[in-house]
Amino acid sequence: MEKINKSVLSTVIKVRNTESYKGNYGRVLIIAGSLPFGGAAILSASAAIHTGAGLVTVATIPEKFTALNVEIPEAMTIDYNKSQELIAAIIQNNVIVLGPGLGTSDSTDKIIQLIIKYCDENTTIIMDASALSVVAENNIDLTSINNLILTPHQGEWQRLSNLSIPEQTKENNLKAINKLAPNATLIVKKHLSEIYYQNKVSQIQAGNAGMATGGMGDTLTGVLAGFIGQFGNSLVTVQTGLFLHSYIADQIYKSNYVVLPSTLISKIPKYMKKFTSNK
Ligand SMILES: NC(=O)C1=CN([C@@H]2O[C@H](COP(=O)(O)OP(=O)(O)OC[C@H]3O[C@@H](n4cnc5c(N)ncnc54)[C@H](O)[C@@H]3O)[C@@H](O)[C@H]2O)[C@@H](O)CC1
Ligand SMILES: Nc1ncnc2c1ncn2[C@@H]1O[C@H](COP(=O)(O)OP(=O)(O)O)[C@@H](O)[C@H]1O
Ligand SMILES: [Mg+2]
Repeated sequence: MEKINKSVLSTVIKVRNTESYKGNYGRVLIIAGSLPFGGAAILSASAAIHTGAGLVTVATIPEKFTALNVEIPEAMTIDYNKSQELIAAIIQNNVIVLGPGLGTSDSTDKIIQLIIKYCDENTTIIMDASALSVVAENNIDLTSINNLILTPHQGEWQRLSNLSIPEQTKENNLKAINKLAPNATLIVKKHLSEIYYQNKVSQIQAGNAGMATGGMGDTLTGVLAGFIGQFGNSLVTVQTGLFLHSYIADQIYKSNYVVLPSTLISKIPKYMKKFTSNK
């Protein structure tokens, strides 16, 4: 199993071209949030923006627009229950995060069906949280999505794979993802999270128990979206985003008892600058 450490950071994070503009750094759509879970949408979007995504749109419920606009004025907002607006956004964006705080109602199933029908083959879909629970519950076929990243924690992976946590070995996880979505990238989130892609397994060598706080996975979706929007969807890009998230958490944990997602997010630009490669 490949071990991912600090050296991965400067292989992916590149200095910005002087002549570039926001359109060069990814158009990210975050479909997230519901009445009880508005914070998940804010954390995901804020993480994407702090990671450097060029343009971020949040599809959520109108009740959360004001909170979003106040917390993150950089993000645009649309209503995910307005199908025509959502379809237009699915077509226009090149990275889509689907699931943080969405809840498991029928509207989540409907949104997943729209993604399957309208997303472009070059668009990357990052599926997390409630979207994964609905895929498991309704047995939704994901094989038609060309660029798919699944980010379950062990409980969500149990629902998707039918593997209990002790059964989630490297071999069993590989078999399960090959059956569920053979072209997808799977991140099983836990202490020392693992990445499964094309029969290869890698593991990050960072992360701590201070991260065991609500919203930390929602934050990861935004980091991954920001990385893919800027550096493209590849295994090393995913490894770098996943590693950076835990690496920053480790720096905060040295002098803090708990690592708040919003604290981690505020430090992303500084650490990306520190690990920027000039090549
Ligand atoms: N501020 C917010 O708006 C927040 C919204 N959240 C949203 O709340 C919804 C429910 O997500 P949850 O993950 O809380 O609940 P879930 O019910 O989906 O998953 C938790 C279950 O998984 C089990 N489990 C096993 N291994 C685990 C592991 N390594 N990590 C976590 N759970 C593990 C737990 O025992 C529990 O039974 C999601 O849509 C999520 O995005 C949460 O992210 C918390 C913060
Ligand atoms: N003990 C731990 N050690 C290392 N990383 C952890 C630990 N606990 C949680 N994490 C990390 O925090 C994140 C939690 O994700 P998740 O459970 O989806 O959170 P949420 O849904 O509340 O946003 C994952 O990236 C996971 O790897
Ligand atoms: Mg989660």
